[in-house]
Amino acid sequence: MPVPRGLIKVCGVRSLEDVQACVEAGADMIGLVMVPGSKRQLLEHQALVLRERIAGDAQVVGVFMDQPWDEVRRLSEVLALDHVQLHGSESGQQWEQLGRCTIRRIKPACYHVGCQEPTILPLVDAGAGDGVALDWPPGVSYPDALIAGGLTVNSVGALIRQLKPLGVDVSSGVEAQPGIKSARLIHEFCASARAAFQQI
Ligand SMILES: O=C(O)c1ccccc1NCC(=O)[C@H](O)[C@H](O)COP(=O)(O)O
Repeated sequence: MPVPRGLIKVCGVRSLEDVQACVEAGADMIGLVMVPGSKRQLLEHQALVLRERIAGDAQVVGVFMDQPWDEVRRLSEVLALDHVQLHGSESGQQWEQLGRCTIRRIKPACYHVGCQEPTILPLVDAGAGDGVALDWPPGVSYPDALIAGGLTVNSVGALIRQLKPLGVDVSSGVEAQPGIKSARLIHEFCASARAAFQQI
């Protein structure tokens, strides 16, 4: 089924207050980072609490990077994930058998419209939640992809108008300090993004 333009994903929530801010701000997708070593890593029991709070209020995305397939499959079932985000170099047919919608991180230089199967949502992102803003190539638009990488309240509107993406994904740009979300920034980011999507 085609995904409507204007998706807003907030990634790396770590508390019930973060979830509440995302839901109240109207985020469509909320990302739970399950990557060992990340400053935003959730343990299984922590992710379960947040997942239960999100319930039907937004889509739940589990973020993984180069982790064993069995572990990703088990967590996607336990957490009843709506989407599995594969942020590393996962390759091979077994990844198609997770039985979940997949978001796949694509490096900007590798993106072109239709670069993924229609069932996979591309996420064009140079980094991994490190907030580094990308110098987006001129003349390219991203109608079937989420864009990410250092988006902020101040940059998201202009980037949506320039790049015309399917959606946007933010983590560092809505944090008061590394790994700590700000409800105010979440609200401001979602409002800016929504306003810009209405203009394209
Ligand atoms: O957030 C992390 O720590 C992380 C670790 C490993 C893989 C992915 C990770 N995050 C992914 C995201 O937060 C988003 O999908 C996206 O990259 C936005 O990041 P940012 O540039 O910080 O806005």
